[in-house]
Amino acid sequence: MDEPPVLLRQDEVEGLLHYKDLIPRLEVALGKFSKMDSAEVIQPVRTTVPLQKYNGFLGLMPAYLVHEDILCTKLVCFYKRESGSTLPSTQATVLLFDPEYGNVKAVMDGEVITAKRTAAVSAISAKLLMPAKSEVLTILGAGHQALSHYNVFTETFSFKEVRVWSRRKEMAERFAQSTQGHVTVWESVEEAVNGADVIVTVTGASEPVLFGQWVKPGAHVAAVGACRPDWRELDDVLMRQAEVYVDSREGAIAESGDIILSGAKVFAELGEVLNGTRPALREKTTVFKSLGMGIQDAVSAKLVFEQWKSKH
Ligand SMILES: NC(=O)C1=CN([C@@H]2O[C@H](COP(=O)(O)OP(=O)(O)OC[C@H]3O[C@@H](n4cnc5c(N)ncnc54)[C@H](O)[C@@H]3O)[C@@H](O)[C@H]2O)C=CC1
Ligand SMILES: O=C(O)C1=NCCCC1
Repeated sequence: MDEPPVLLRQDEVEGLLHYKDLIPRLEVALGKFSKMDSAEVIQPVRTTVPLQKYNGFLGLMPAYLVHEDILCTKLVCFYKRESGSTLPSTQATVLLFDPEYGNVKAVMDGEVITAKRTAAVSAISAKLLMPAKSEVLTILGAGHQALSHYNVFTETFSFKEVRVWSRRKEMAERFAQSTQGHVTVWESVEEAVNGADVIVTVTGASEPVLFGQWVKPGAHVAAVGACRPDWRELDDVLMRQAEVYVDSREGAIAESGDIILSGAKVFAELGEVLNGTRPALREKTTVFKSLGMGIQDAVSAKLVFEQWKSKH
């Protein structure tokens, strides 16, 4: 209790957080969250503080997992950046507490946690919802989330082809050069998603970039960007023709422009599918609308801290 907090930098968190350990813990946490038992999981919807002057927000994301005794909060600033900006669009710090005394046990970089846990949850959605024979993966966007999604999707599944599109072609080319495996670069979204089985949208867009008429029936879309009530990545056609899954219903109806503005109905939370209380409609076109949750950061932070302790 009297010990000062451990400070873990980005490179340290990177070395301590691995998908093979993270994914099973996220599955357990998502399942518990969807049981709606507030004696088990306490996670208010993210509080956001607008930073209008800088075109951004500060998000506060506390969570307490009672049984595991994990108390954590992430503080994350996110921005809508102009095309060509070299400034980061997300900066995050995670605080892990001792829940009994209230002291902070660890202060850790939150960018790697955000990148990896978001991609890992999208991979869980794909595992549950993508067509049984999925050969083509398309990633729309070429930033941090694009890379973490590429890494976990290629580590977890065996796609025959991976494609990338970015609004600036040179960024897509740079992305394709940075990946371990072969990635093809596409000039238009329409061409990039043609015939794709799985589509990941990881852009900073606030208007739709992916249109339902281009999406193969039965495809799975993991929609990760557009996390404000008036921001979109997907058009109305796609939102209405797909079965829509979310991480949190409460979060989705408060924060997702794709859901609020299209009037689409939420079919299930991922946790409900994991619990077996709602079906995985794999044969239908599915959208997983991801917004990110404090419990995802909490289980990641606990894992990082455990790994760090086992080495010190
Ligand atoms: N669902 C979740 O849990 C999380 C969602 N996010 C969101 O994921 C998205 C991607 O985040 P990062 O990869 O960290 O950002 P980044 O800044 O590293 O990459 C953003 C990508 O989107 C592209 N982009 C930006 N504006 C665009 C527009 N108007 N149209 C098309 N493309 C555009 C950029 O060129 C870049 O390729 C953001 O919207 C972010 O807010 C981020 C963290 C967690
Ligand atoms: O869950 C998160 O972390 C974030 N979600 C949406 C935008 C930035 C961070």
